[in-house]
This record gives sequence, C-alpha cells and structure tokens, in this order.
Amino acid sequence: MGHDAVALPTPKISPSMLSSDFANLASEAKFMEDCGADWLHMDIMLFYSENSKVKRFNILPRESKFLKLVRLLKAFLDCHLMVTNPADYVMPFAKAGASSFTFHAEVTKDSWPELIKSIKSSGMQAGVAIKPGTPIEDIFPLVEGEDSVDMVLVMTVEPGFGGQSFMPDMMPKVKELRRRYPNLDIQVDGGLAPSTIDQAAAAGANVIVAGSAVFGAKDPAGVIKILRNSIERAQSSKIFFQ
Ligand SMILES: O=C(CO)[C@@H](O)[C@H](O)COP(=O)(O)O
Repeated sequence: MGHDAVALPTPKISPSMLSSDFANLASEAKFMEDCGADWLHMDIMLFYSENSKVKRFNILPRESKFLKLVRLLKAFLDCHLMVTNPADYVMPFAKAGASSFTFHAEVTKDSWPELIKSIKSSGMQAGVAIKPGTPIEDIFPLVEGEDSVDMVLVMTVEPGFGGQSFMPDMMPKVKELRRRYPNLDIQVDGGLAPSTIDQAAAAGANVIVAGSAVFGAKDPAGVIKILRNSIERAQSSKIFFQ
C-alpha cells in the first residue's frame, strides 16, 4: 500500500495526571476534559526493577478508588504501569475502570503473549513502553504477533518524574515505528511541550503525554490545541514518511 492511502491514527492528547493536584484529582480530570484532552495519562510507579531509578509510586491498585473517581467522568484512562509484575495489576486496574494498560518491555519478556491476552480479555487496550535505553527491535514481535499491542509508548525521558527535558534522540525510534506500522498508536511521554512537539509530530507520534507543559500553563486549553495542531499538520503532510 502506498503512503497516500494510509489511514493514520487520530491525534490524542493525554495530560499526565502526575502533574495534577492529587487532592483534587476528579476536578483536575474534569478540567482537562473541558480543556480538550482526549485521554488522561495515569502513571503507576512501583519497584520497577532492583536497580531502577524509579523509587516513587503514585497510584497503587489498592487506591483504585482514584481510578473509580476519575472514571465517573467517563474519561479514557491511559494507564502506564512502571512495575515489575504487571500481570498482578491487570485485574485490579480493569475492575477500577482503566481503559488501557501499558506495561514495560524491559521487565516481562517471558510472559508477553499471556500478559497481552489477559489485558485485552479484561476489556482494556494493551500498550508496551520502552525506556530510552531499550532498542525498538525488542518490541517488534509485540506489534506483529498474534496477540499484539494497540500502542507503543516511546519514553522521551527516563521514567521517574515530571518536568524533565525531552530527549530528541528518541525520535529515530518513533520514525522507524511509524514507517513500519502506519496505523499504530505511537505515544511519546516526557518533556512534551509547545517547544518540542514539532519534533515528535514530525517523527510520527500521535499520542502525546504532557504533564508540566499542560498543568503549569496559564492556558492549558491553548497548549492542548498547539499540541494537537502540530500532529495534524505533520499528518497532513505525512512528513514522517519522507
Ligand atoms: O511518566 C512520566 C515520568 O516518568 C511522565 O508521564 C511525566 O509525568 C511527564 O511529565 P512532563 O515531562 O510532561 O512534565
């Protein structure tokens, strides 16, 4: 199929709730919806690996009332699980109302097909995330396999916390993924802002996670619009296929 006939996945802006006021999560979520957010990005960080820099945690399954609360808003809850044992979280997150469940490629190689199957059969979309040091070749089998993921998340910072600088050297990964998988949802997360979005859009990303740039803005709706417009512009020129 030529690239002219390709139906590209829709742009989705997913504000990272990590930058929100947790004491007012429901109203923060509603505000983001009113500002034009498509999804809400929820980070769950827990003992990612023995040597991991991720020592924080934010939303634990036992606190899934957070998710239930936000679910009342009918938002698409885009859940990014930086945990060593994602399989243990599938049911709690499905029950709590998560819409998608993204696990890390670095931790679960042996159990990938089972994990994807259980995520999907519990009614959630499945995603796989890669840290900056992980080559994309590692996840090709997950996109091409029988039980394939719906989304790939290319981390553009080391996972851990909001407000870090965008890593432009991750863009070749995004471009290669877009070239290979024109219909795939490709998410980028970390340092996305009006000043960096054009690089991500030009590489072919269509799902944009942004925390500090949105929550810290005077005009969050305006920032969401800038992010979306950049993706739409890149998609209409299909610049990432050049
Ligand atoms: O997962 C993470 C960090 O580990 C992100 O979702 C951050 O929350 C993004 O924050 P900004 O870089 O956009 O401030």
